[in-house]
Amino acid sequence: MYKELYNTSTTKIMVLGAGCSIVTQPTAQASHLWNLLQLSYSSASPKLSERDLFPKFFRMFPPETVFNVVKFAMLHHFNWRKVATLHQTIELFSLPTADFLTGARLQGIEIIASESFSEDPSLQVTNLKKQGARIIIGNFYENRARQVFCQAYKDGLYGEKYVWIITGWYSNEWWRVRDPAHPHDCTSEQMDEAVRGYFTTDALPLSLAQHPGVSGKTTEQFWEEYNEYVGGNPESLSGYQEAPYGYDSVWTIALMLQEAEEMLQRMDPPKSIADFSYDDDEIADIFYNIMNKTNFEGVSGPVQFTAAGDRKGLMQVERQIGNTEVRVGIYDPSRNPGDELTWSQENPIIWQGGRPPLDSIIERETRVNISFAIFIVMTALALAGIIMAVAFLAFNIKYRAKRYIKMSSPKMNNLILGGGILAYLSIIFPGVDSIDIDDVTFVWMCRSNLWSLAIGFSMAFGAMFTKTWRVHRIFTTKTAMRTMIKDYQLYGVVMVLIILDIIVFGFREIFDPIFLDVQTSRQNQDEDVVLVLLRRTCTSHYVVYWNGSLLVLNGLLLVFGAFLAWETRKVTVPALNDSKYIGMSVYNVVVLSFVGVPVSLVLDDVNAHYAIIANFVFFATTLTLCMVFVPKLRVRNEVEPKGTMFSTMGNSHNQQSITEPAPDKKIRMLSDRIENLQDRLDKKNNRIKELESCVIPSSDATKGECSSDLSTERCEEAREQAGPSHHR
Ligand SMILES: NCCCC(=O)O
Repeated sequence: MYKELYNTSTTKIMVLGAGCSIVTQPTAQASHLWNLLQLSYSSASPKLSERDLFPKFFRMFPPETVFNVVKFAMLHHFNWRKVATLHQTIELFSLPTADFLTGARLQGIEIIASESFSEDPSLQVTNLKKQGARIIIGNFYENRARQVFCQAYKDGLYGEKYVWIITGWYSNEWWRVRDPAHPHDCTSEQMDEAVRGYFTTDALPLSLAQHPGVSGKTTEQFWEEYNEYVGGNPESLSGYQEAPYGYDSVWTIALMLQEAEEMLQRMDPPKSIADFSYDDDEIADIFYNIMNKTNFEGVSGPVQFTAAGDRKGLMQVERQIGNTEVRVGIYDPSRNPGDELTWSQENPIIWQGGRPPLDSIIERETRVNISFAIFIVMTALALAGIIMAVAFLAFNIKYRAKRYIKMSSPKMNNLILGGGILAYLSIIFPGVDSIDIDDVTFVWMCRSNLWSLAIGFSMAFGAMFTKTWRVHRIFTTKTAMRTMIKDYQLYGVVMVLIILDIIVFGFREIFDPIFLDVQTSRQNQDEDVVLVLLRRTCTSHYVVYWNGSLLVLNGLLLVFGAFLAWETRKVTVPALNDSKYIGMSVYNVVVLSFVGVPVSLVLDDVNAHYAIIANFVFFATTLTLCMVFVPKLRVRNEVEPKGTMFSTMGNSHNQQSITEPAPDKKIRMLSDRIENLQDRLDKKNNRIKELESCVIPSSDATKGECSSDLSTERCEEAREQAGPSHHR
């Protein structure tokens, strides 16, 4: 087809055009095969700069790529360090975008998103919004630009927080044009809103010089003449911005041909441009060389070409205001580096938000610590608990000789109190975070919390359950062996539990040590600032398994305790029987754990998390200690009963209980009788003790083997005195 065009009618000597790159590229790739120079007045595709593909091509318009320097100058000026790009996938736009991305990387500008489209851009625009883009470099034709801005409107990607920098050669009021081939469903008002304040980068279309150029006209005179020629209002014409380039293109060709003609005329024999034919390399080369050296003052400014045939010249930044674009800056590449962009004094930029928008949402990292007030409250409660535990301890020691206290295993009670104090301390350790301790100390606080709570639990409940176990043994063992469980044995059991804890935690420290884990969550402070909340926690790689095994071990201990409490529920000797209170303690701990553990796992709020766990530990510990020790406080006011007080299990045949002293006479009589019976019982007990001394350490009481410190005769004597009831 091109061939036909060139071969029809007269021989062409040069090609002018086209306007759009998609037409220029294929024609310029062919025209040089006919030795024809081609000059485009407005094609912008960077591809056209490739001399091997387009050897005889020139253009009056710079390639789109050159505007990247203007964009970078803008980004630096407004301190925009994070940008996004959106481009249409044709060479005219993908090449400058690729060049921009390379330049951005070199200049340390972060590309937070780079989207491209060939047809409908909606999805890509939405993606930009999702990526948090604020400064967007757009490269697309105006028919796609309308779809882009319509979607931007729908996504809220417009307004004072956003900056769009697009190409500057669209038609006047392009966003109001309706193009059935590229439809969108936004109203004109919505489009007005969406495009408000966009920036463009472009070649400077009209020279700033006041003096006449090569045409003998000033720029002003040219524009008036053009205005008159098109019948007024040239901005209303599509492509009006290209008019100066078209005018200067014609002048370029004319000047080149004039100079070529003069050169050809001077040849021997003289030649003329009229002699040009498609295989005339000599004349074609003359045209090319003269074209390369073009240098004149056009209405669009100085006209010169680079070695690639591209226009050299000034560039501009324009901003959309109302119905039009207003020049707000001029970029002169010949000026000192960093000083190329001059902002207009006449048209200062008025920002919708009063200042240039930020390039991205600011992420402000904030460490979330436990509130100091909550820490103080919980520490006060924990200290009150510790004081109470110490008071119980003092009481327990002071009245340890009293029968009631003595029979309630005071040493084991002391262990319960020790465990309670450790549990109270465990409340304080995590709260130290509120005074902003360093990470190492934080991990130590986690460790202290875990160790004190676990050991405190084993100590308190271990002691409580083992002493109940002793009561259980006394009332379930029908042999003389029932007195065999000593305090040191109970201590031993508790120590085993504590050592188990130490082994488990020690193994954990060696094989899976706890470390600091910083969890992040985001919270919008305002449209520009997002708070990144940093919450410190302690964890380890297999934390689930460790916590699980700890829960299982302690759960088993609680089940054992509940079993003992149930078994000893009918023992009616108050000093021995803690079963009701132990049962309640187990119940408290289980309920609080069942509520507290899941709640603490799902709660993100650091204060709520701490407060719930700390309160649960406080209440579980306090209720346990109070239930074990408050009933014992009455011992101070009680009349010390004489003799031993035993009661058997509820299903025993000889069940007894202690009657409280009463002031009236009848009661006094009964008390006297009890005292009398008590004396008799004491005597019997003494004999029993002697007999027991005889059977220890035999495992078979019926054999009546004597221990080493009693003679056989004394044993026999004791048996005689005790009567037949002791011969089982
Ligand atoms: N100056 C407008 C360029 C358009 C294009 O190269 O297709």
